[in-house]
Amino acid sequence: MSSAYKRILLKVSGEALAGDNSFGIEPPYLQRVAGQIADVARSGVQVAIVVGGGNIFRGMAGAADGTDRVTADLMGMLGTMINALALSNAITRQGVKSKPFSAATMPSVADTFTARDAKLALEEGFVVVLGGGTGNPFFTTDTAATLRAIELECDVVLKGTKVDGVYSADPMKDPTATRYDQISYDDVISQNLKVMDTAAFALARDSAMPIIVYALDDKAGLNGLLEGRGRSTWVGNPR
Ligand SMILES: Nc1ncnc2c1ncn2[C@@H]1O[C@H](COP(=O)(O)OP(=O)(O)OP(=O)(O)O)[C@@H](O)[C@H]1O
Ligand SMILES: O=c1ccn([C@@H]2O[C@H](COP(=O)(O)O)[C@@H](O)[C@H]2O)c(=O)[nH]1
Repeated sequence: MSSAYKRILLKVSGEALAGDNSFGIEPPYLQRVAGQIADVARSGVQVAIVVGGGNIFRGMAGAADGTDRVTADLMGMLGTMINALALSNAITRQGVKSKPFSAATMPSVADTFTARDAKLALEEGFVVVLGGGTGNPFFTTDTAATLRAIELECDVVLKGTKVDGVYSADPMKDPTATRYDQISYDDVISQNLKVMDTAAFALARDSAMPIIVYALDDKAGLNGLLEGRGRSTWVGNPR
């Protein structure tokens, strides 16, 4: 396999890890995702991963039920840490070295994230799995993915999710929505297209970090996507 990318940041949707369920982790689905990541790592691409937490807890939902928002977001970030441990372990079971990092300090669970340590691990051939989002409430793991991609000097953010790209409206709600092959940061922000939050797109725009949105269950797999196959939307500066 030949990839145009040396180092990628993959955002793995927490919600997608639940497979056909609405909560938790579906083991066969976790293994499938881990297998695709291991294949890419074996081909020599350095892989950093940020995991979401929608399969466990979203702060907004907790706050709506009366929990204060900061506490609810801490609960959400802990949920992403559970996913990070599960995914890192699943990658290791595929025979590829993987190391989890946490944005919050929890020394008996994982090393605390620093860009320096994560970069060293990438250069040593580890797939690094970054849990805990940005470590701050009121943010999302999409923003964390963009931030970490910039910090780690990745070539691209790949947002692996349940839908196969950016649409004119939420395709889960509007069957007439149409998919873009590519779209600029300015258009995705001004049209308020919610596949990622505005903060994530704005941060990506400021550092000209390209984002590719694709479905984690695309038949082409992650390798295929990096080779230009599969369905996706490219978000970036006009090219
Ligand atoms: N214009 C749009 N184009 C594509 N998807 C959209 C759009 N607007 C909203 N969405 C929704 O955004 C979802 C992806 O973002 P979301 O943050 O909900 O999930 P995720 O990042 O995959 O999961 P998690 O937060 O658990 O990591 C899609 O499943 C889709 O339903
Ligand atoms: O930087 C961050 C990242 C996440 N959170 C909280 O975690 C949940 C789950 O993350 P998703 O991006 O929705 O998958 C999120 O709803 C927040 O509550 C956070 O506070 N800060």
